[in-house]
Amino acid sequence: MGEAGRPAGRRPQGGTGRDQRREGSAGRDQRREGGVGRDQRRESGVGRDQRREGGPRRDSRRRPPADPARRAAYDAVSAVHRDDAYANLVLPRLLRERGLRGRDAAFATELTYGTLRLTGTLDAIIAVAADRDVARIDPPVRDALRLGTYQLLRMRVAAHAGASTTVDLVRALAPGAVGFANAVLRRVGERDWDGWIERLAADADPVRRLALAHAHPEWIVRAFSESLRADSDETARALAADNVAPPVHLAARPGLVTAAELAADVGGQVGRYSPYAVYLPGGAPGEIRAVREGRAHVQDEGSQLVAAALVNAAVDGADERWLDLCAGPGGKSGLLGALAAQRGAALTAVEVTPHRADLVAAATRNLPVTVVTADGRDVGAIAELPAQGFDRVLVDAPCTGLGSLRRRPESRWRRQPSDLPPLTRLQRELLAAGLRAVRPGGVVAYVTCSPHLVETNVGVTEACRRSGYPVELVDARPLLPAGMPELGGGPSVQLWPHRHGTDAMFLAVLRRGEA
Ligand SMILES: C[S@@+](CC[C@H](N)C(=O)[O-])C[C@H]1O[C@@H](n2cnc3c(N)ncnc32)[C@H](O)[C@@H]1O
Repeated sequence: MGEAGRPAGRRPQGGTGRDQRREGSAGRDQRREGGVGRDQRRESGVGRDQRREGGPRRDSRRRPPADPARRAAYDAVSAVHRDDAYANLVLPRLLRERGLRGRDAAFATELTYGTLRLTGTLDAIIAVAADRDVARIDPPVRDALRLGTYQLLRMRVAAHAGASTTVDLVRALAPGAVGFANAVLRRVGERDWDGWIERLAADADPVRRLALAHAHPEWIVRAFSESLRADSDETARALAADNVAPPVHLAARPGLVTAAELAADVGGQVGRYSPYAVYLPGGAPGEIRAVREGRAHVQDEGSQLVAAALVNAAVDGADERWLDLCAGPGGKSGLLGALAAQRGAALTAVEVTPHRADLVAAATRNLPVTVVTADGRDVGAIAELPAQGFDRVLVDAPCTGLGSLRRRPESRWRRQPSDLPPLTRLQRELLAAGLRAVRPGGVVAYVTCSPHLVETNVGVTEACRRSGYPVELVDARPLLPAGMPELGGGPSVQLWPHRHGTDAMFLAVLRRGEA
């Protein structure tokens, strides 16, 4: 890539600085330019930087090609913003199609995911530097500036390279905005990241300050803070953990391969807590033989722990009929199916969306699992889902996914507080259905990948209150591996990335009493 290492936050050099000294403001620069920037052609510094770095001389009036890694990052980020694409689907495809590997692929990945994670704070910085709301910047230029700002403030990219390659990109996308982009980046580079946070958060309340510093929407900061009993230091650690890409976790399917065998096979590390977990050092999990052969699957360690907790709970009497009421795409069904095979039980896996039901079927091939494409709320209304027909039930309810933001770079900005009411209604209906499905004395594990209280303890309390029969909340902590730290005061458990290195999975275990 040609970037020398440098401390984050040095200002861009070359023509960006000259432009700025003369013009004074990014807004003025853009208003003045209108078409292809005269200044840009004459003295943007892009050509100069490139010559200094030993790059080919070129006619500065011709459109320079953006470098392939940065172009891939731009195309991924703009697909996310323009087409609602998912970065973790679109970027690997772009890298593959364009033959980007090794350092280039790693650079494009860091730039794409980092830019998407920090979008809200990058936008706040750009708005000040551009002296206008980012909504008033053309989307392609806005995305290029986000990528440029991320490189200047958060990556060890030489400032002139970060700025000049961004200007190259803008020249290719919107030639009329070159001078504007130059000036905005110069102003961005006047401070480092911490300096910008201080500037932006000068008069902010504590929630806004955390939101800016860790790049989360304020409503999510509030939700984390409420779940962490308003401990602002710990809330900051929880938010910071969302900005660190986690390793891929594999689950070694019990009875088919041990975690130690799998770790040795893939050069990974046995997990800290789940007896099935292996941390993968890198590479494509789909290429691992044990995964291809159905002896292991990709699954966050927290998801493994909560699925296994259901099986660890005591039930009196028969223990043969297990139910996964929200099964797609089949991660927990895969683990429960392998455990069921060891214990002589059988699992019914329910999923309402047909294509996700197909994924469950593929994930549970050769296991004692029957996949039913149905609405889980139809317990008692369809033959496959008899009321009181199951000994153990998992309700892994659809949720906001605020517990796995570290894995989905764009999702924190996509989710809205208005997503909560329909989701919480569905969660309560599905938990009520799970309680109808379990026989007296049997257990239900209610799981969400969210620490938001209305999706966790509030929802559980409400569903139990409305169920119409006695429900005992079981202490979930002893159902997790001995010695796991920081599980709270029970009976439910909230896992956290910053505490446990897992997604923020919530687990409540309920035992149904006699009617
Ligand atoms: C959190 S995901 C489950 C993840 C899954 N247990 C796993 O480990 O792979 C929730 C799933 O519930 C499904 N779902 C949503 N509404 C449903 C309903 N009414 N009945 C059954 N499944 C539903 C969604 O399509 C989604 O696949």
